Amino acid sequence: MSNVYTISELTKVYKGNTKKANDHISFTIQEGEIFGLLGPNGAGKSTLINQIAGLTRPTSGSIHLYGMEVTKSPHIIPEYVALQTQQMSALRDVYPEEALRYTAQLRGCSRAEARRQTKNLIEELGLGEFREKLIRNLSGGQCRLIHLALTFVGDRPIQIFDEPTNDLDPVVRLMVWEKLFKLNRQGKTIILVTHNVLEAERIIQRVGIINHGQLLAIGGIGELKERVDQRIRLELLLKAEYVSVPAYRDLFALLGEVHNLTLQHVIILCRRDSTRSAIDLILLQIGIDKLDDFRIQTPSLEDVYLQLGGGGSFGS
Ligand SMILES: Nc1ncnc2c1ncn2[C@@H]1O[C@H](COP(=O)(O)OP(=O)(O)OP(=O)(O)O)[C@@H](O)[C@H]1O
Repeated sequence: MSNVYTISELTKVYKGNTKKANDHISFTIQEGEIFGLLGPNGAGKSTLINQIAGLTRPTSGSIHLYGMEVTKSPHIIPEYVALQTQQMSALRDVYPEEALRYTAQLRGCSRAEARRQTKNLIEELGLGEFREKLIRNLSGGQCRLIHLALTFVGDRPIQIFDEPTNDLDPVVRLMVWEKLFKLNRQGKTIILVTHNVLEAERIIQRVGIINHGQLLAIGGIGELKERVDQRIRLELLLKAEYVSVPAYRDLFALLGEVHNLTLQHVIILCRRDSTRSAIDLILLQIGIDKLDDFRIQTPSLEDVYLQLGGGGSFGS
């Protein structure tokens, strides 16, 4: 796989600030991958993608897009890259259909092609029901969908998304993850920032974890999972009318490291080789009828994020 972006020692200090919003960040983004950037609020994620999309000028360091230095050739970015930002776009006093058509034409589509792509996106994303409203009068979620459509239109090979699923209901979120996955299968390179780690895990292939402006970890999801606590997480929700966690304190302590969340809710970190016997003991001594929920989880991308991203390790 070839690199689309090569980022070297990228540093950003905003005017009037002493703290570095990005601090000597170096990594590459490969052609055709879905790359996720995770990190807590204020970590420097938006700053990073705004720089790679040419909206913010780095203080130092370099960004190469297909081998070209973007600060020296800024015109190459709109040719290859579309960005969905967290901010409202300038296109607020137009109807969604007009915004899509204008954007497609600005990205070089003919009138007919712009109309075709606009029609398809309106159908695919279910935008038809609010096509009669000016963008400024749409709800937060409707606006987010329009901004996503504005990123998709014009078929750029690199598409960057800053929190693509914020403000969206669960059904629409699922549709958006599927759309990003579909775009990737069509060959697009997808770069995204998200706090929705559990959902994003289904599509992200490689991930970078950033905090305090620094890149703390980067790698394939499987690779990073191997670096975190390998214990199995048994999560139990006991039925309040029958039982509570203290009644089983001794049993839980025998099974592994116990984290009481509430009187009804407990998490036990259990060694892999004793998972089977732990499950048997739970079912035998408590019984399935007294459980509202029982989950068995291997390390997830969320664990990776929490343990490698400075969010504090579960059970450490
Ligand atoms: N335009 C700006 N001027 C000055 N400081 C800024 C500006 N934009 C961001 N910052 C600061 O830079 C740091 C990184 O912000 P950034 O928006 O990149 O974080 P983030 O990881 O995207 O956060 P969030 O998840 O909350 O969106 C923060 O301390 C923020 O206050």
